[in-house]
Amino acid sequence: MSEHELPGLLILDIGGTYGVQENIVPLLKKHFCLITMKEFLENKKEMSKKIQSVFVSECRPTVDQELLESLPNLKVIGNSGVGVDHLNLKMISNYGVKVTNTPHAVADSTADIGMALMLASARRLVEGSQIAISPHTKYFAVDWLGVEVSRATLGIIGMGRIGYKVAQRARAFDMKILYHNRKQRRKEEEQAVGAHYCEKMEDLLQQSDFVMLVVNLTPETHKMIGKKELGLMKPTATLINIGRGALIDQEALVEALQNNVIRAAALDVTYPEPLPRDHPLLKLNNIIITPHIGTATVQAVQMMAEEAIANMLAVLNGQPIPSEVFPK
Ligand SMILES: O=CC(=O)O
Repeated sequence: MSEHELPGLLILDIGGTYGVQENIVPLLKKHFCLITMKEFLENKKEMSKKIQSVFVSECRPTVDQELLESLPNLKVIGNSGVGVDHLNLKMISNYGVKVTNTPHAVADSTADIGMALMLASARRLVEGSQIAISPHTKYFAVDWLGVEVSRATLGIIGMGRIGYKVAQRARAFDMKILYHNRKQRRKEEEQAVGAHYCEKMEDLLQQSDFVMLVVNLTPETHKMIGKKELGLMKPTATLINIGRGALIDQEALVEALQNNVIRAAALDVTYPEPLPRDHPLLKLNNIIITPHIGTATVQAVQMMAEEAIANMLAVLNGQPIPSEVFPK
């Protein structure tokens, strides 16, 4: 099949800040005729007929009503990543368009970032690095001691695929593992990693040395960690967020960190992203913030593309869809 006979796939761009990474372009081109947003806008009439799929990476392109209206042959939106809080699932399904995501491809790299943030915060790696490379500060660690991850208690909020991978890793550190799921207790996973289920999130918050958020953002989980929840945590505890920024009430977090209600926070996600340069979270020294890099590895990007392609082709070929996301 020539490139032009392949189904049209709308992408934002190739390369650049939000474009598709160059290394997955050959993979996408094997199955799709790639159409960038610029090409689409320049020749809407012809392109809109060709486009059957949209590949969403880094939340882009934005799939709004205007775009949906202008793509009459659109069948599927293949999200590269697991979180779909940037997509209006109800509106999209009203157009008869399916949405898919990539829960398998993201799991290891996101769990790794959770562990990396926990270790970096516990052992104050960022401060340590700054001290080591600065010309004349105290070099030795006596007055900025960290805390140990080994044998500490980790509370995982959201034991899904990623949460479970975190638990597997935490076992190697002899951590005591607690978890809380809002909907479903996971007995099999619980036994496999020796985790203890906390029916009430409050119990997990009170007992954990490290609390890790691995939850999807939905109206129910929006700001699930606020002043009250932070107040339940130990003053020596650390909050880690690898889910979505808006799971936490950031104003409450600033206050808690300023007043040492908790020891520290380590966030891979914030709202907005990036934070404005004068945001109070950026002025604290008991925080580590990374720029949403949970899936930013060569391997994860490749695997996400493969998983998204398999999903989109399944929709286009009328086959069972490996990872479809449904509106609630
Ligand atoms: O944030 C990353 C993802 O949703 O996969």
